Amino acid sequence: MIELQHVSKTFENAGGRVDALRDVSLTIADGDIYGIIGMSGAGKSTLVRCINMLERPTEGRVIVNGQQLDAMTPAQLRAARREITMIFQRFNLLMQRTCLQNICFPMELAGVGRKEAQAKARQLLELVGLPDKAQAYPAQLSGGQQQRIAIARALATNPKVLLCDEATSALDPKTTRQILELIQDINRKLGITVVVITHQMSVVKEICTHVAILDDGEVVENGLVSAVFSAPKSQAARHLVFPGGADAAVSDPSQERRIRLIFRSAQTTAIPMVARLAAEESIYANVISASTQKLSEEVYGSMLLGIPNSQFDRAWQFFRTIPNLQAEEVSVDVQ
Ligand SMILES: Nc1ncnc2c1ncn2[C@@H]1O[C@H](COP(=O)(O)OP(=O)(O)OP(=O)(O)O)[C@@H](O)[C@H]1O
Repeated sequence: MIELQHVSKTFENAGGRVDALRDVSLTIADGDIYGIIGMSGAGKSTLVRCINMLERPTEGRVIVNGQQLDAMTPAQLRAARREITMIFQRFNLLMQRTCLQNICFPMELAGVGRKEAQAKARQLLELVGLPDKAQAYPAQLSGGQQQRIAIARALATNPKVLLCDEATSALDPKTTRQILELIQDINRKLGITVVVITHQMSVVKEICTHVAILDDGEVVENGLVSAVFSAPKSQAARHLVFPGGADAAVSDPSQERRIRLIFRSAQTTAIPMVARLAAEESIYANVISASTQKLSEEVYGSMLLGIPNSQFDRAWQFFRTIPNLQAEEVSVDVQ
């Protein structure tokens, strides 16, 4: 388990003071794939670097598998870091070394004998699907293949936690999907806890079970991906889920109240809700935004409606009669 307790990080330099993380508390369960998503500058990299103490928090505690990292000696920390490895956007391979040597490198540092290290490295090359690239140099590989080698290297010390810092941001969509599949496969086969840092919602939707949304150094929302993305509450989450925003022109906030509907089954998504509201109740709702998405193998729909003030109570009663539908009133500035 990874626990961040009231973690803050402030950078102070000639340019001034930046509060990159503010009182962040998170718990990541063993074996989970946990996404941390946010806009550029939100503090994602700083947060992930605090998990392995590449960055020391200014305040707060970081506890990984029961060990409090921020209280460790340098030698203890080096040992702990073998269990918390990381992959990066730019792969960070040693260009003068072959792929096999790259994968052997962390084992060399840990004092593993050469033969044993090479045997393990070959197993890992198999696992990442590149058994024939042992003697190739990184420059001879595609970006996706280089990331596979970086993943193999990250697994060389039998880690319990894999941190992925924008690991697919430099890859095209197809390669991204293949690398995400590999990460998911590793999570399932080896039971490794994975923390995925990304600015792309598609990455979180594809593989994560839980997500935290980071905005200006703060966790503004966290929980199951399906719960957070189907009913985003914070401004930051709504920006991610509805990047285009709502069209203000379709709706006059002074004349109506807003209802967010969340559908959680294929049968409910198939009901022509707005048409029935008009036909059966003569209530003409504004559809401000609507989307369906597949999250964790289930179909979820979400619709934001503007309902004329005088008809709101009747519309509310109508929605309450429909099974598998969650309705909530939201404030008029919600998009
Ligand atoms: N070493 C540093 N010195 C000073 N400020 C820093 C340092 N590292 C990060 N920051 C600042 O902390 C804030 C958070 O940066 P961070 O890189 O963690 O964000 P991010 O969400 O990962 O952004 P991006 O997606 O653009 O990489 C930014 O304002 C950044 O300028």
